[in-house]
Amino acid sequence: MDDEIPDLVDIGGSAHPPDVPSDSTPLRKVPITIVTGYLGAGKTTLLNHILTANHGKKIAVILNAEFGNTADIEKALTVSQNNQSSTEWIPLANGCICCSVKDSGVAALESLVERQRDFDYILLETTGVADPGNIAPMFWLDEGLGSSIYLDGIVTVVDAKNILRSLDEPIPNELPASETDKEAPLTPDERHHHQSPLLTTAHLQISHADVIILNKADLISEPDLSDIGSRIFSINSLARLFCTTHSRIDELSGTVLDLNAYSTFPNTHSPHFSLKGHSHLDPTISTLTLPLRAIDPQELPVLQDWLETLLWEAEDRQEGQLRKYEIHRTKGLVLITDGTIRVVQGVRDIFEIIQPPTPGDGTDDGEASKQQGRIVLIGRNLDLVSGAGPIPFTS
Ligand SMILES: Nc1nc2c(ncn2[C@@H]2O[C@H](COP(=O)(O)OP(=O)(O)OP(=O)(O)O)[C@@H](O)[C@H]2O)c(=O)[nH]1
Ligand SMILES: [Zn+2]
Repeated sequence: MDDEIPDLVDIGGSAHPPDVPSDSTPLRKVPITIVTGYLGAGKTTLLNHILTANHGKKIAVILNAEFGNTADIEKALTVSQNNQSSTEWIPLANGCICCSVKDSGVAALESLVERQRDFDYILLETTGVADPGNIAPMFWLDEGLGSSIYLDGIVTVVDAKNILRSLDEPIPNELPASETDKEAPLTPDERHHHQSPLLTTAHLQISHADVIILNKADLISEPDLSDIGSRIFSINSLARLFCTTHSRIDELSGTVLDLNAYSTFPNTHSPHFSLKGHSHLDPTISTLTLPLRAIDPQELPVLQDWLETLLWEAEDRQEGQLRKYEIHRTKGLVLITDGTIRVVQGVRDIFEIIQPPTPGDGTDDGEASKQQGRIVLIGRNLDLVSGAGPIPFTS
């Protein structure tokens, strides 16, 4: 819809939610994990697994109903603790939290938290055809306004049996809204765009994920599973990847819960999957890693400027005729010469450079000193990124 084109918003200066519990903080922000994935991939199975696992948390679960626009729909909210759950109905302004007018979904969740503060985690299952690219900015934009919730991470459940077909042979109504909602005839450039490898919903769900659960491992052979893992890894090398049967993950904290995916840099070492030659590369979306040398604190504005050019130019070109590259997700670990670090977090054109909250060093495993500074980009046609100007601070 025309009126939903997001404005460019620079929230670079805003503070990130503290995830360190503090007695002096009157209202602790409640983390929310978004669980997405194609129809039937195993999202509800994952939520049920989490609800019955022993994590000591009191979790509120919202199962999103069908993709649709029914106004004033109510959602079943299940609150579960120690294997005891109760269900109540909460009103949500719009049928689908992902496609609802920006912020109203977040507002509904905030009012939920304010009315009922006796849970400490929210899990939200999105419909099978949602574009998670809309979700994170929704939470981000709200953050500066003193939100009572924060986005902990996006978990994408992938159906191992069907994922390759979803990536390779999209049927028209599987396309994300941005591809199908166009009413005007295609321009020559758009026609050209449509001849390039198709961007499917599966691509979007994988490219925006912080954690990918490759589920239904029981239905395919080991070698096939390994191939699929490598293909997914080629799309998003930043996400943690787990193979599961019935979405079963033994240790939940740090794997699907408590990720702090928007305030830390992940340890991306993936022992199980690697890019074994070019055969596993995805033609549509890939991950590009730019190594960074340690930079002086005074050089940070240069990095900020470069990221603006990189992310906003790409967006400009998309609005104009020339569609060159597209960046869906940006994460960066910036080592500063004074020994501190910064973390870069971006979704599409919105990004921020943050100094991670103490304690901790900004990485999810507390090992920044052992890591190389780098900017990691996930998107399309990333070989064209250098066209946005010289990349500063490359090591
Ligand atoms: N064989 C097999 N079946 C599974 C596995 N995980 C889930 N299923 C089954 O797959 C079906 C769909 O699982 P759900 O958890 O409902 O999937 P979902 O992603 O929530 O589905 P929607 O809400 O319809 O999008 C159910 O019948 C599950 O029992 C698995 O690892 N292996
Ligand atoms: Zn479900």
